[in-house]
Amino acid sequence: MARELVGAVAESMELDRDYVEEALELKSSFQKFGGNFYPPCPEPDQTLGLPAHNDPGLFTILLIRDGLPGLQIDRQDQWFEVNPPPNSMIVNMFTNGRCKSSRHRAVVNEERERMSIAVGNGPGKDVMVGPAAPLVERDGRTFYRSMKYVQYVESQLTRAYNGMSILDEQKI
Ligand SMILES: O=C(O)CCC(=O)C(=O)O
Ligand SMILES: [Fe+2]
Repeated sequence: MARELVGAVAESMELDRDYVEEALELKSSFQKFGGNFYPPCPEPDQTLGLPAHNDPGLFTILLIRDGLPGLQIDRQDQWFEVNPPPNSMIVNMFTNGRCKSSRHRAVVNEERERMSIAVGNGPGKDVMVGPAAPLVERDGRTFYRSMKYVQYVESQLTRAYNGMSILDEQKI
């Protein structure tokens, strides 16, 4: 499914599907499966379930148990609640900034525990991820540095959140 979605986005940018399949090594693509459990919190205003971040993969498929609210998306420095059903998010590196990845976070609530499962669909783990060459040519410049995908995921999982996403740090 993720391959189909990536292919469709590629075509919408007049990129060749075969080029994208090969450049991202989608045949051996790397999936990250994460379970989130947010217990009820007596002071939900004092904390976050998950701090603001951008998901590292090409698409995240997010399943939210019971469709409970909690996911919020940043639009021009304002947080908006996202109502389930599931949402997909795209990183903007490969598209040289055309598709914007959504910065998002999860908040907690006083009454009920909340659970979600995020399946991040990436390219192959050793692929150097950066803007697609034909798009860089079209734009006359690259807007992001390239980075090995596995390092990108690892640095997102292990770093302390400083308000900046790795995506921000890769911007030129
Ligand atoms: O629990 C949620 O709604 C968000 C989870 C999320 O953003 C993530 O796992 O990357
Ligand atoms: Fe996320």
